[in-house]
Amino acid sequence: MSDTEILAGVPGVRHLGSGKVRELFEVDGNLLLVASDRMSAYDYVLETPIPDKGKILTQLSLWWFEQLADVVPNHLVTTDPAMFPVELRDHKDVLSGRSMLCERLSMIEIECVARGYLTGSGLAEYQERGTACGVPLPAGLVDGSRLDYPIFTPAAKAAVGEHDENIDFAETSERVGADLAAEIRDLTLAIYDRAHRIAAERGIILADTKFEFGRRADGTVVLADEVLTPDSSRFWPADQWEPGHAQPSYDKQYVRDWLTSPASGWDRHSGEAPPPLPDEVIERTRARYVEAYERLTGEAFR
Ligand SMILES: CCOC(=O)Cn1cc(-c2ncnc(N)c2C#N)cn1
Repeated sequence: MSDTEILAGVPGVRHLGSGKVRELFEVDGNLLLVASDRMSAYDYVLETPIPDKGKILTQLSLWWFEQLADVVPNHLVTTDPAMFPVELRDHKDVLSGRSMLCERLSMIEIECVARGYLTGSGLAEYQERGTACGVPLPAGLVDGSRLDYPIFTPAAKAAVGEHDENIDFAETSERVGADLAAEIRDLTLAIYDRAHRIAAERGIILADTKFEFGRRADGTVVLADEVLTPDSSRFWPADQWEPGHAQPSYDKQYVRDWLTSPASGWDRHSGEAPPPLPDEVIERTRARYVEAYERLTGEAFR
């Protein structure tokens, strides 16, 4: 029986949805965000879980919420299962460390992306038009170039499994109103600035990251979702940063390298799902998640 089925069977718990790697439940008017051990690569959810990934990324989000508490309020209510409704406390194996009980917000349907470096979809638009989400950029930039200043590159949320659609600030204002668009832009850049500095002090480049915000009934804009994890962000080892080619991903590189090597027997352009990962790749990938957590937080993962 899957975690989702276990939890969905608990009285008072309603399964609201599944993301690529997370599950969302309603519990007594709050939200329960459960991070699975699933990993995605090349737009596929891999069939092989990475042990503890959900717990590591949830604990990392919690640490970032603390680092950012003076910059923006967040949606966290608690992670202590003893504070969860009594029916959930027996599912510690499911919940322990990988779940957050959160305020239920009115979500702002914009993926708020901050980029301090040019890569991914930002690079693709730049190579075509010299802009990123309509923001003009200097000539001569390459994959991995650091931008003169971080930029806000919003996207319209896509259905699960689809790519988000990059939109410009004018479109964002059309969708959510000019004042709110300015507020989420400013918050996104302020959070990125703080997080980039904290990560850089620890030898890690935060190249870009995606935030989601929601609003309370009183209109307060609140940081939601998971934050500043390897699933929502690009983290690069600073000592390997070399503009001009794709940078090594802190967490996914072993998986990508194996999947694109002859050893996997897989063709990423075949339309077929990737094969199961070998134990060594699983273990090394878990170790990278643990290393990212320990380098950023300075705390041992337990
Ligand atoms: C199934 C996985 O999908 C998501 O986690 C994205 N998502 C988040 C919400 C949300 N809705 C109200 N309040 C919140 N605090 C949140 C949060 N976080 C909805 N979808």
